[in-house]
Amino acid sequence: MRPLIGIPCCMKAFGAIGMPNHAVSAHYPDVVLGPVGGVPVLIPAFGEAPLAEVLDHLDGVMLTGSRSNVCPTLYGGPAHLEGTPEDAQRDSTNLPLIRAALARGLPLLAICRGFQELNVALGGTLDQRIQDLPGRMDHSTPSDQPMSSVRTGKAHAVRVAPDSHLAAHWRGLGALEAVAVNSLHNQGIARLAPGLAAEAWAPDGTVEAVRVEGSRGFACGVQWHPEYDWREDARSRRLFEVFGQAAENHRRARSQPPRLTAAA
Ligand SMILES: N[C@@H](CCC(=O)NCCCC(=O)O)C(=O)O
Repeated sequence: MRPLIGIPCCMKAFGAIGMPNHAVSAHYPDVVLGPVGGVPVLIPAFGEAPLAEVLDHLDGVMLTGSRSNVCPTLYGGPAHLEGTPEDAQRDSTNLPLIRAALARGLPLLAICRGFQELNVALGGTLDQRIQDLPGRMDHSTPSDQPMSSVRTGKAHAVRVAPDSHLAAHWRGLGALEAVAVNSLHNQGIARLAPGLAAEAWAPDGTVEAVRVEGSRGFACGVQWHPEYDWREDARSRRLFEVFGQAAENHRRARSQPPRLTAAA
């Protein structure tokens, strides 16, 4: 038996008539079947109602990246620029899902948009185009960039806090002062949510990794995409392995028969 890893879907229009589909990029089931060591379970963007029935059967949740952006009304931000992609159904599913998963102590790994959702779900805010802010880098990679090696290749370094959980996960994998990561985002954390601890930063101060303080298990997020390079990057692979071990521990605990207490 392997741990069941929930992967919430985006709502995406496909085909000639733009039929709405619940969808995830193949990178995410692939990495779950790979270094995570679990079985991927796609969660439709069906809103909050059925979440409890689903989460009770899962051993972890992985929140994916996506070109769409968290709706600004969910964090009191200004309206997006015209044409900025949004996904209200994903928002209405993932924000309550994050809170419910954390309340259950489900291991949670949040990637890029998922990292931003984690911050908003816990009460934080986002900047929408950090490249337009003074002193900030351009963290985006044009989605029409034809060369995958450019789109998903290493783009900048992050500094990892030596006392962070991420540093502990990466023990033995080299120095933490300048770890190269890819970068495919326009948005970023503006106000860090209460209960989140920043663990890594880009050279311009952009928060690039967080952990949920006081979580009952593994619960962290990264702004970059380790799912794009885990086959050749030991740190990316290790992050998924640690998440997978936490999910396996959850599966074993879930499969234990309930402890009978002595009759009063
Ligand atoms: N839309 C948000 C989050 C960015 C994100 O998740 N990017 C992944 C894009 C997938 C791809 O193009 O390969 C933002 O722009 O900050």
